[in-house]
Amino acid sequence: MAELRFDGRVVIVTGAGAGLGRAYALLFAARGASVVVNDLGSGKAGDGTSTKAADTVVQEIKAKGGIAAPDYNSVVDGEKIVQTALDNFGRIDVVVNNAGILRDRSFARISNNDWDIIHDVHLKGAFKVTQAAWPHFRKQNYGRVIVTSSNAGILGNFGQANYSAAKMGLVGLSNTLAIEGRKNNIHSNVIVPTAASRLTEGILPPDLFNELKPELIAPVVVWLCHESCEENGSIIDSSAGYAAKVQIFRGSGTLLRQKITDSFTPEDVRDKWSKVTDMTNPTPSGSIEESTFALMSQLDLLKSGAPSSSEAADEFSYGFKEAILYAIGIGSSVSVTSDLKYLFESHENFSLFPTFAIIPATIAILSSDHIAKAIPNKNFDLSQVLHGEQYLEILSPLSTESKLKTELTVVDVVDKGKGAVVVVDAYTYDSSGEKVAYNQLAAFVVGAGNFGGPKQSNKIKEFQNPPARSPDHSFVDKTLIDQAAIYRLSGDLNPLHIDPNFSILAGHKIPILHGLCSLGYAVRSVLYKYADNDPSLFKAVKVRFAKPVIPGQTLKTDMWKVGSRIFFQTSVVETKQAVLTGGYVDLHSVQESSAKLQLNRINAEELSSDLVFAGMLDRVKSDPSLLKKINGVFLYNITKDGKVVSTWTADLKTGEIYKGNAKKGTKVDTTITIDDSDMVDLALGKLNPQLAFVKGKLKLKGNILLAQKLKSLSVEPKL
Ligand SMILES: CCCCCCC[C@@H](O)CC(=O)SCCNC(=O)CCNC(=O)[C@H](O)C(C)(C)COP(=O)(O)OP(=O)(O)OC[C@H]1O[C@@H](n2cnc3c(N)ncnc32)[C@H](O)[C@@H]1OP(=O)(O)O
Repeated sequence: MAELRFDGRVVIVTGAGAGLGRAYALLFAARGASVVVNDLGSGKAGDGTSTKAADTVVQEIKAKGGIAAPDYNSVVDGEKIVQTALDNFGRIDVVVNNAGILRDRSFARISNNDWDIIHDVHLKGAFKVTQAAWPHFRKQNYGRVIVTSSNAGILGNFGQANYSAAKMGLVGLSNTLAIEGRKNNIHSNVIVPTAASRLTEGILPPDLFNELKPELIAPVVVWLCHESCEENGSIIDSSAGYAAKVQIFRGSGTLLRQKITDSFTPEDVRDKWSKVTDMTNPTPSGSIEESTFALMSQLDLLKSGAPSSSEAADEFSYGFKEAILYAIGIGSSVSVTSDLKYLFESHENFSLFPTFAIIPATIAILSSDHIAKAIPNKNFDLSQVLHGEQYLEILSPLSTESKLKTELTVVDVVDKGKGAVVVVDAYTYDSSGEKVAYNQLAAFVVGAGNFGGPKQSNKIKEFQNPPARSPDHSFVDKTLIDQAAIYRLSGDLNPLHIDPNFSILAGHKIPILHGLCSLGYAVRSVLYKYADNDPSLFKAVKVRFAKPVIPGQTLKTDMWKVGSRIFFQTSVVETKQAVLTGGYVDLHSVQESSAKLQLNRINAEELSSDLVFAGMLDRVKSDPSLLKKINGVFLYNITKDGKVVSTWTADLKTGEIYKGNAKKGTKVDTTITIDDSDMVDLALGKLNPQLAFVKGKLKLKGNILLAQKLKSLSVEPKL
């Protein structure tokens, strides 16, 4: 491998008359650098001056064929040292701030002079020499800076308060130089050496002292100063042929208040102190930007309502605006005629898209601390929580406006090593107390595994792989760049989906789409293809979120029909990556009803060929939400001369036929087929409409909101 060379480069090493500085100077010179050997020639306490130390090292370098010039100035006169470099070699490329002295005293005995002289030599010296070189670095778009710190600074050391302070000051200086210099290819790093030198003689035990040869640190410094070294803004601890990066870490901490409007007391701090000081899950503190991002993400959490054990936002009211906003959030569009019913509140069949029923459960979870509490002995924040899997089952159709209440129960916590999966059951009730939806949400909490918990869950609804054949159908749909920005307005305000800083913290280059938004896309595809986009046919959905989706990506949903179950898998067209796997939608399908309501005898002649079932009543018009409550259909046998000879009710959920009303009537052993692929939307089971019959046509009194044409309807009861 090629030798690291410094030919043509000019290096200043301060305090290079002995010890570490000398070792650096010799090695730089041996690699072709022109070296300014700076040394004031003072003792270790900074007393006296002499040209001897610098001259000796220059001679040593020259004797080996190297290039060097002596400099005897104090580092406090940094510009003079840089001038020596310019006078002798015409440029400056590297500054190694190594000069230092000691004035050790216990803190109580440190005089102003002890304090000042230490700060002058270490801190001000590094400032002056580096600042004098800085304009040259910038002009030539190249420079390397080393400052010398000490474990006494980073860790503190008895009797060295002045020295510790200056040494830690140097870390701050280098960190800022690294940031300011970055755009001009100027790198600055800190070396934390433990070496046998004038400074450590008499302090370190003789055995150790003998092993800590400056020559065993010099290669680390020389590498850090090479043009091919990318390291910048780091602290490198090195001694005795060992080197390691030193970094400051931050614990995951905790919020001390719940909402942005809250204040908190010293007692709150006391009660949460163990969380404040918990270092179980630390992250490197990184750059000031990252630290600011961390703070901003905490603020985002506060704004969106931090997890709170006391008040879970389990109540959720919505009206037509929420219904429409959700539909837009999952990609419903007026460009699809049949989508208008989700987007226009005065549409004759205004409907709630069925997966809307996920929203109350999501909001309840996000505003509770169920997930946080479920993870044993782990601190984590929202940036680690990914939606892992979802199951939704509609237990009773939801209307387009309602007030709901959701109850959450953590049913399992699974240890996946890389993360913890928290499984939460959520039951949602309407204002009458009727159970309307069952959701099961599984959160994948990255980095919260390995707590010794079970590896599998028997509570989680299993996802299902599709049949081993080519998909029966595929549907392609593009998400908008702004899809997450829209979807979040339905209630999942997680900053992961909108705040670029937060998403970087969470490990994503840009904000990712809500899993539930992609799920909405997939369910739309299924309803378009297999349910004539009829929301009332939706029964349940299950899916695993296998990979994140980026807003703007195109989603392709492959579908397989097996009875009333539609298996699906969704992938991103641009990357060909599967993002939703193991998915299925269960439908209340016409096909399913046909199977149960088997035709006995077609008797179409008995009916008007253009028989129209039309509805609804004034009552329904004034409260369209009633329409969603319908779960049965009345069936009529009508003779050619216009008599209604019998009336039955078909329960669309069970497929059972009753004479009269489904609830009050007698179960009838008969078979009926609705011989049409269109849906029977006119389902009047609960509404007891007033019917009038006119010449082979059924009409409803009142205003017509909904009409469904049946091409043929045959009924033959076996009473
Ligand atoms: C309660 C609900 C949350 C609250 C409300 C929601 C808040 C929302 O704002 C949050 C969101 O919408 S986030 C966006 C949607 N989700 C995503 O994008 C996650 C995509 N998935 C992934 O990246 C990976 O699957 C990933 C990273 C999750 C796992 O991938 P890997 O680390 O590569 O894991 P892998 O090696 O494949 O598997 C390890 C074990 O974990 C199981 N597993 C994998 N993916 C899972 C997932 N998505 N859900 C549940 N379990 C999952 C694997 O089966 C495996 O277990 P085992 O070893 O037993 O087989």
